[in-house]
Amino acid sequence: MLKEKRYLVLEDGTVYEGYPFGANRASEGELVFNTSMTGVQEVITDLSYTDQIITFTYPLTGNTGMNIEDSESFNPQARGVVVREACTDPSNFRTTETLDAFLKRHDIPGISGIDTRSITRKLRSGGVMKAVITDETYHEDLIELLQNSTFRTDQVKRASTKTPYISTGPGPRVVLIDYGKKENIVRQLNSYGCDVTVVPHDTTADEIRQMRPDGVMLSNGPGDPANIPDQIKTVKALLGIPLFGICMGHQLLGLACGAKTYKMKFGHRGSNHPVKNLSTGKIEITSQNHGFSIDPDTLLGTGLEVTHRALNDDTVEGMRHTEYPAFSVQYHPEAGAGPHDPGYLFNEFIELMNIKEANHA
Ligand SMILES: NC(=O)CC[C@H](N)C(=O)O
Repeated sequence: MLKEKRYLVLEDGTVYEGYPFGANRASEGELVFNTSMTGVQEVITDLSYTDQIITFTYPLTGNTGMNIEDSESFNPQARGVVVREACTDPSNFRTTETLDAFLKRHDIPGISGIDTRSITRKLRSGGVMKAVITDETYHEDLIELLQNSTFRTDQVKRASTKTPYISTGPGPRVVLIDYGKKENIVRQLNSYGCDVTVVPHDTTADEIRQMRPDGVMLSNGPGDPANIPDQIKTVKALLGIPLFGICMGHQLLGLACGAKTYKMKFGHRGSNHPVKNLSTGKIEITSQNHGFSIDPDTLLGTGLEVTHRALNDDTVEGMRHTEYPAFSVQYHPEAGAGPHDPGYLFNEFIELMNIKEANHA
């Protein structure tokens, strides 16, 4: 019997032919590539991929299966998964289901049998682009439809928690603003003893101040950070409280202080991105997932200084405020999945909260 076909159609007219797995439906999104060799579950469940189709460059996907512990969210919003080979027979003591079953359960379509490295070369030279996964044989109309379609801008609203909740710990007390957070940020804060109150993206600065937190964590999240001006104002109004921003949180801190962000050509998505810590001179290997970046030429007069730079392309990877207790990184210090090199940043956040506390005493 002939195997069923599925197609991946790109905005520039390229058509890849492959095989269906995961959910049985068509889906459109921004096509991006991730170079991680591990952490497929963490990547797919990272809400920063909301409305994106993820291409995995590593040729075998899902060979350790999916489990009940590693998800970064419980309602993943990726629009599709593109792989060379989707393993149907995973082997790991924690495995509870295959990648195919997981994607079916979350209504995310997949396409296998694709030369994912060719897609990567295309995106690297042309930049990320819109794409559609479909079972229909492709036709010209589809490309035209794709070219004329526009992306939604409400990703943060869809990804954030709707109600606040607490993940307890002995202290310090941290309010985590959820723009589409990775669960590992909560787990990491808890592992450092923090008492974490997760609040929706649109919680006001007054509401947060009334909670009297020792520090505020600004989470990662999907979409263009410039799309959420109210949240940028909130971050500005919170300056003075110890702040730690991760990825989207880093970009929001920059925007709140008057810097600008720009869309990168193909972004950074993978778990082996080298970053230089400018104070120690040390290189950290980091996990990353972002398509926007802080424009260093707009930092003058913002009070922010660059603390970390990407070794691959020299983009801004970390900042610190020279007046307020606030710092941020563009990469993912909470790992999940990825290297633990940047774990020291959680210690720095705790220290910042302790100094502030001592000054108040
Ligand atoms: N992981 C993130 O927080 C990503 C931030 C933002 N959505 C970007 O793509 O740059």
